[in-house]
Amino acid sequence: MPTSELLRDHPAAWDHATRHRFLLGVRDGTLPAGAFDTWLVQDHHYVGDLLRFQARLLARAPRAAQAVLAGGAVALVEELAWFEQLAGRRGLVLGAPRLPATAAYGELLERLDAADVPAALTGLWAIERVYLDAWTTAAPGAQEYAGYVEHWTAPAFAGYVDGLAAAADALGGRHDDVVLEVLGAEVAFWDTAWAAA
Ligand SMILES: Cc1ncc(CO)c(N)n1
Repeated sequence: MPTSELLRDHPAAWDHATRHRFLLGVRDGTLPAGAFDTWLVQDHHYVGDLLRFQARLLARAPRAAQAVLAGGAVALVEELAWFEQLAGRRGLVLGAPRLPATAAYGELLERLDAADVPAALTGLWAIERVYLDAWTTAAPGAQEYAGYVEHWTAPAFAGYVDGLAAAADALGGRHDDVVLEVLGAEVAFWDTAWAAA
């Protein structure tokens, strides 16, 4: 199973991306003021970029991968609406410019858009698996963050990540370079939100 080997063979890189101090700060409540809001605004940009990549991947995916990709695309549209509601409540300015790590991650998604389907699908699996594991590290989260952590660790999301793994495994190939690039982009994304606070 390529995806389980990709997890097994790069433990330090996965750890680095899923045990970031941003997440430990969410867990114990010591996250610097402003870091969370900065992160939310940047992630709203990111989810828009991810949806564009995913919609194109759906268009070129084999028949067996269509359902999981289509379901995920709908979830991303809902996630954008959720961010927009949050923005109203928290006074976020969603139109703020992309920070460099957000722009760089967007460029990685463009490269994956140009890659073949097995590599792109493995990349998408890594994107979602690292995100699930990261928020699981932060769980249950300090009181002010617990609702968010619950949203990003929901059983339905874990099921989606398993579905992406099965779809990627069915296509074969390991694509270690893609996974390591995704993990590096995740670390840079957390770093940026932390540093901007
Ligand atoms: C930075 C980042 N990585 C992954 C996901 C998963 O959707 C996300 N929303 N944001």
